[in-house]
Amino acid sequence: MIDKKGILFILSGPSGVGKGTVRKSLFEKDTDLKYSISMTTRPPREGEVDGVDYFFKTKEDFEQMIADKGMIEYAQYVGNYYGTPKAYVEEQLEAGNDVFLEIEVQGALQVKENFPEGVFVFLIPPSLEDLKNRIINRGTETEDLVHSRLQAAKEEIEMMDYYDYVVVNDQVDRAVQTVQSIVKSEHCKRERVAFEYKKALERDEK
Ligand SMILES: Nc1nc2c(ncn2[C@@H]2O[C@H](COP(=O)(O)OP(=O)(O)O)[C@@H](O)[C@H]2O)c(=O)[nH]1
Ligand SMILES: Nc1ncnc2c1ncn2[C@@H]1O[C@H](COP(=O)(O)OP(=O)(O)O)[C@@H](O)[C@H]1O
Repeated sequence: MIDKKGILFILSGPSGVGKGTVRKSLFEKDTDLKYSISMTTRPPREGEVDGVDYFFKTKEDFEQMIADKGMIEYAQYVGNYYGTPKAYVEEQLEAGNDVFLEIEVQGALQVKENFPEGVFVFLIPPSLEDLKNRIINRGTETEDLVHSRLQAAKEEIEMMDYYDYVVVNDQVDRAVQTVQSIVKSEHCKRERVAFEYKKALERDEK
């Protein structure tokens, strides 16, 4: 059978590397990808909207979703839960649409277990110094949290080997273009497989 399902793309990398920035810029350009909105127990930051940036939930509601097996993956990150609701992703993939996740590293490893055919992209900063500056400049964390996010980042960067692609986020536009090229190239790969499959079928019929 030729697989008509959509492709699952996972963008991951350390906090502060620019995942959110790259994802937002990508979605301003590419309307074919479906973004899976994550669920979290962290409070909304100023300007964030429930159901747009995240589904903001209480700890009890989040734990209920886990118990109901409603999440593809979830992780505790700097004291809060973050996770990907299952239903939307499965519906979209089944309908042939590509789905895009922007998640941290522990969650990405869980997705790899359940969706090994997913395309895993790891975003890295040009340097750890750049990463530190980005987290500080964003101004959303206290000094303690900057430290714990940087500690987590050092461990996360070691997970790079598990990914299909590594993209350096030196300039946002360049990183977005690279991600777009990856999406195109993955489509070409699958079309090529489908073409070979069709040729093999025709040979068998002769
Ligand atoms: N595992 C997992 N991580 C997520 C999910 N959604 C967001 N994250 C990650 O959780 C981390 C913290 O997110 P957030 O508090 O919004 O801060 P920021 O992304 O660093 O601005 C980031 O690395 C996000 O990419 C999710 O659904 N699952
Ligand atoms: N290529 C880049 N060059 C310089 N600053 C960047 C770049 N990409 C993102 N930033 C900045 O770095 C900070 C962290 O980006 P963000 O998207 O919140 O990271 P993440 O979602 O990975 O935690 C933000 O202030 C953002 O404007």
